[in-house]
Amino acid sequence: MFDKSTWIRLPRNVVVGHDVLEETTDAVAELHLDGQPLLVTSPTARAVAAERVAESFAATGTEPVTVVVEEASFSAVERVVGTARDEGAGFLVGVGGGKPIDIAKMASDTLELGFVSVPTAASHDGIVSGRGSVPEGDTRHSVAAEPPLAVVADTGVIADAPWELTTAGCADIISNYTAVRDWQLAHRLQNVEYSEYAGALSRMTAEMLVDNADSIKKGLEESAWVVMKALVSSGVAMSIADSSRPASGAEHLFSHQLDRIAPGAALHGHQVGVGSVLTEYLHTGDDGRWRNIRDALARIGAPTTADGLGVDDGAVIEALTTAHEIRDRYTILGNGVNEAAAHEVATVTGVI
Ligand SMILES: NC(=O)C1=CN([C@@H]2O[C@H](COP(=O)(O)OP(=O)(O)OC[C@H]3O[C@@H](n4cnc5c(N)ncnc54)[C@H](OP(=O)(O)O)[C@@H]3O)[C@@H](O)[C@H]2O)C=CC1
Ligand SMILES: O=C(CO)COP(=O)(O)O
Ligand SMILES: [Zn+2]
Repeated sequence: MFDKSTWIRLPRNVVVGHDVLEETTDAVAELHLDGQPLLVTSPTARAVAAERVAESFAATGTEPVTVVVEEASFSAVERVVGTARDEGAGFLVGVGGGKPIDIAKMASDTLELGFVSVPTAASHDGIVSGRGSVPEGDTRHSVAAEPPLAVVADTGVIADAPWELTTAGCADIISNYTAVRDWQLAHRLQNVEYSEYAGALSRMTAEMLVDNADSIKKGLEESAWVVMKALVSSGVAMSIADSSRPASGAEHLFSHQLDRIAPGAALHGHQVGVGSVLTEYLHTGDDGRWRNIRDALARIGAPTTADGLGVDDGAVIEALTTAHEIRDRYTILGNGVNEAAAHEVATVTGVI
């Protein structure tokens, strides 16, 4: 008997364009969501977008409550859950970068309430995904979370954000190349379930972004549009897989370790991009393919070196030699890269 079943949860409304922030209320009304919205945002995102979203809801007669979070942590999720219960919220709206969106989608999952994603930066591909990413002690969890019912991405707001946030989003997409390699390796060596559709979509998203690199330019609002669509597509790949595997391999483990070793030094996307240069070398050796990753990052203006990330060489070596410990996810790092090998890969690729 055929006994497999699968749930693929995707957003119903994806609204991308100039000045669409005020259409959040329409996107929500169209979903027949009831009750008071709870806005989950972060300090800058509140000023540049969440206040406008709150005013739009107020104009329709539903005064939202706003919670400001400053970090991705389980305690921040609990705080949001508590406020939502106290206020009797009907649904949650995450407004900001990857951190407030992750917290809002995880809180929505606990509360069993609808979630709407309002990205203010094209900095990460968690905008659509049904996963949350949270550090806890020495580990980094990829947690099941509520995928958004709707996404509202205002390209005007996103284009006004610092340019490095957009280059970080591009690098998060470019890292899909190595994430998919790791996933395929885990499939071959560890019988990890692999989805051809999710793997192909993830890699194709990276290819399209690299092919369109020339239209991704500072000061061009169209860039926000191009990158946002790629981020949505990458998130869809994660939803199809019901895992972050299509977009997170060893390069992400490296980045998560850097977050612990050098907190706040660089953006998530920039760290995974440099991680991808290193892990492409580990996968393919010195046949030049790692240069394709490095050159794609460089064309977009994303960092390719430790210096560019603002971390010292020792941090890169420490992150690379300990990255395999952070999560039970089989990758090219296997049981670990020793210090001499880490030096070799980081030097040959020019990362240090
Ligand atoms: N769940 C998933 O599938 C995924 C999750 N992630 C997670 O997302 C996080 C990384 O996302 P990232 O967006 O870099 O992190 P943040 O949410 O921390 O945002 C990065 C910075 O951008 C600022 N910012 C956001 N929007 C604007 C704007 N319009 N103008 C000016 N500044 C702005 C934020 O300021 P402020 O905080 O003051 O508002 C913050 O300083 C990580 O925690 C990562 O693990 C990444 C990819 C996938
Ligand atoms: O950042 C991600 C995909 O880009 C997902 O993060 P995780 O590594 O926590 O699964
Ligand atoms: Zn990522």
